[in-house]
Amino acid sequence: MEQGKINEDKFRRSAVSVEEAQAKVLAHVRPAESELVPILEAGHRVLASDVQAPHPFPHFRRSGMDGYAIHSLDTKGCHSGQPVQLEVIDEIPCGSLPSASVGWGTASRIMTGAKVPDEADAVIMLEMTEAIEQDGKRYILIKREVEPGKNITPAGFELAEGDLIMEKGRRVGPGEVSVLATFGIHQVPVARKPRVAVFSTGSELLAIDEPLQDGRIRNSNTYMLVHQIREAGGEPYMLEAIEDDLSVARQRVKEAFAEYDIVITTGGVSVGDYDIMAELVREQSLEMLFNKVMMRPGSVTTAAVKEGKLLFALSGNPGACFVGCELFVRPFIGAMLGSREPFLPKFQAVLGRTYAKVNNFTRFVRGSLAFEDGRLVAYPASLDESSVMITIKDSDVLIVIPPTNQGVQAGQLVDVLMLPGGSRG
Ligand SMILES: Nc1nc2c(c(=O)[nH]1)N[C@H]1C(S)=C(S)[C@@H](COP(=O)(O)OP(=O)(O)OC[C@H]3O[C@@H](n4cnc5c(N)ncnc54)[C@H](O)[C@@H]3O)O[C@H]1N2
Ligand code: MOO
Ligand SMILES: [Mg+2]
Repeated sequence: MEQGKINEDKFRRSAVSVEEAQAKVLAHVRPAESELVPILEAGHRVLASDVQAPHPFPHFRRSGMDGYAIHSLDTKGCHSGQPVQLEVIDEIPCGSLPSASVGWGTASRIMTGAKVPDEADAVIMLEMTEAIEQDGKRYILIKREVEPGKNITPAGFELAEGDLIMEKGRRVGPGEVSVLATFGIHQVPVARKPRVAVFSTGSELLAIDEPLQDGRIRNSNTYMLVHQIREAGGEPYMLEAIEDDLSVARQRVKEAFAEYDIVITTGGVSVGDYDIMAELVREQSLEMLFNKVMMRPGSVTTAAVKEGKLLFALSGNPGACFVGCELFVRPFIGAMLGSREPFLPKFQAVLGRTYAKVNNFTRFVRGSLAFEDGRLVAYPASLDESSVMITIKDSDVLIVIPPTNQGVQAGQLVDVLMLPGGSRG
């Protein structure tokens, strides 16, 4: 019998850099539509349009203190030996309008937040006055000069009408909600969350409510991904896990594409006999963007396109799955939402412990952050293998270790990518 070499195409992969892979993915972004949501549901959503101030804020001159609205000139030259006496002619609670005009020699009692009478040019704090009564009339004594403008917030102090307050692409947090509420914007225009299907592949996977069996493990990746997707601004849908069966995978990916904006799978992208996703992305029906990235973990991270929609076939190894999602899925979802900063924020920290592993790919090492002697220090996790699940929960950052044949010494500056939430709770 003739012997021949088996053609194993799947071994031949050309690796792209992380930046190249990100660019390939982002080239397929389709901007999300806009929808209106009630303000109480707008938190963490991304604004779909700019917000301009429909009126100045504050829109009236506001008292900053409980006290008296006065003419500052009335206090000119007064001191403790020669106080000035002003007649109290009105009382202005918050929310009410002045009912008398403040003439020379008079004062209106006023509360914090109330509208200052137009004629008054200063408010003196209650504590700096002495109230007296004479012939049934109320007066105050002032023993110190008051500057014009004192304790008055001018109209438009924070914003003028028409000011651009928040740009499209900004994520809505408590401060943004406060602005929206101030301007009566109770229905907020936000980007519609991309619907993201997630399913796992692997005949070894047990459902999380199944008892353990020898040689099998519970499916943890899809649960982790659901949370990562939600955190990135997507709407995750966890679909039924499948076994390592190529035809089932083909069918399930096809169905998921029909219904969802993005499809994510985990497992089966390496060179093993049952690595079905690696096979699937080579088929005609899909356009493969890459199946090897110059990174660790997650070198086998794979992405493909079908009719403009993205399939992220992430590794089954939990560490690689996590990093693949953060580096590729997160910015893709963020860019669909129109987010101004779709990537994990990057800054520098001092490496807390020597990282000795060598590699010709960039490593994204899970790490925890500390603030020591005025410096940010990043400590690599003790276990950071791609297959290790347990330290994902302890990571504040991904420490970027460039390709090296010597490792990186403690004390050197390294780039770190900030993970959302971090491990500090
Ligand atoms: N001969 C080679 N073997 C491997 C290579 C290689 O280059 N040559 N690459 C290794 C690297 S690097 C990685 S990463 C993994 C990638 O594996 P796959 O993406 O094909 O994933 P699986 O084979 O399906 O599973 C790997 C590992 O992860 C566990 N797993 C899978 N799914 C889940 C899940 N949903 N929840 C929790 N854990 C899961 C699975 O049981 C395996 O232990 O390949 C190396 N091999
Ligand atoms: O793809 Mo693997 O995670 O490089 O370790
Ligand atoms: Mg495999």
